[in-house]
Amino acid sequence: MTTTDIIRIHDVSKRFVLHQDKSVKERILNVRKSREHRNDFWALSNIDLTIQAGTTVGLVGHNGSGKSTLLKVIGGILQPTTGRVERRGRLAALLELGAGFHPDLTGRENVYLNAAILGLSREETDAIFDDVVEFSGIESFIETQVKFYSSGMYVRLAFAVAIHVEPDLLLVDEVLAVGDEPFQRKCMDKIAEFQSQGRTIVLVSHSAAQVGSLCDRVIVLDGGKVMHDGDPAKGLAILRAGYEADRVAHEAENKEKAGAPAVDSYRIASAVATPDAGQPDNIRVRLDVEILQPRESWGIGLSIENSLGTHMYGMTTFDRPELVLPNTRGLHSLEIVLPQVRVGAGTYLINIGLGNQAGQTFHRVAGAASFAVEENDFGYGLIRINPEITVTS
Ligand SMILES: Nc1ncnc2c1ncn2[C@@H]1O[C@H](COP(=O)(O)OP(=O)(O)OP(=O)(O)O)[C@@H](O)[C@H]1O
Repeated sequence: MTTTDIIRIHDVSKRFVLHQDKSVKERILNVRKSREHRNDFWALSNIDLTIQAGTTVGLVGHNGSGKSTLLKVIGGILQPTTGRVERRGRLAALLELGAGFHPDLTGRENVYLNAAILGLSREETDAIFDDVVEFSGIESFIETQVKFYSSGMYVRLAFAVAIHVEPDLLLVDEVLAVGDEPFQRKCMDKIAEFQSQGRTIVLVSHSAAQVGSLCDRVIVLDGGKVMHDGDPAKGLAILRAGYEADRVAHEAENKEKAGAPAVDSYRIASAVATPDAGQPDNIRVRLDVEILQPRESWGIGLSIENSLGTHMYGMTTFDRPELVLPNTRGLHSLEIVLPQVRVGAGTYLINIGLGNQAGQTFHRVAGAASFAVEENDFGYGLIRINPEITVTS
């Protein structure tokens, strides 16, 4: 391990043994053969990773891809079946809700217990106690047994402890999604402060926006294997493509089950987005829609997202009741001009869907078109602003 590495994962695999439910008779008959009724399941396969100190790494992937298992293996809560993990520095982990809290102890007692587990002396805990309680915002419940806490209260207290013990490495598993919005914001500010202090964070999150804004490295897991490791925008794009493929497969399966005709009634034949030559802030989306089987009514939905998956804008033609769309068999061309799209430099994807007002989708193409904004006017960020600065006195 070099001095800048804080975690090294060497060829780690994790197997879970799934015991199938057996009847009493089966159990008696198979008492000696019980191993035959096991189903081995590899939640992680041959993972090799090195994480440098000072980085924020996002673990993403579909449900069951192994994110939480990997985080627990990193935290030493689970032992790998094969391979090994090296780790240094003080670790604080926010894993399952309430993990590390003793239900019969009060909030105060749990703060002391947790801090002790994380290596703090009683005096050191005395010194941070008031700040922990203040950050958690649950002063009035601090003498209450935590078994009476709501999930939000658990998270507040656990996060408050984790960040006040000054860990070198913070592991966070989705728990931040539990708190209310002001608390989440407070946590995000604290995470940003951690980053600026050069601490290391590994987080599991289903929020592309959160991962996109926090992480400088994204690891995509699929079936317990690393599918992508590196650039966050690329990682999130791979993840999105996977979700889209799943959605399409699921939709096809549902249609088959419902006995729907194989042919879609409305289809996006092509879509192109181009900035206007003289007015590059105006994005012109040209759309060809093929109507195979006219239905009562139909509409177009359009959304814009940035390369990190942040939803920037969305609309549907149903909000323009005066608009009359063609509804005869054949190919129809439409143009949607999006004026004054003053977004920051980057590449943007346009998702287009066709459907009816009841929410039924006929055809949807994620990333049907894209456009790029080369440069910011002045400053940086998600939107483009050219400020006027004057000295007034
Ligand atoms: N203790 C366990 N015993 C048996 N199987 C387990 C255990 N823990 C996890 N698994 C299985 O391992 C796989 C990976 O689980 P894990 O919780 O790591 O996935 P995840 O990517 O975090 O999923 P999610 O997004 O749903 O939280 C899943 O199929 C899960 O059912």
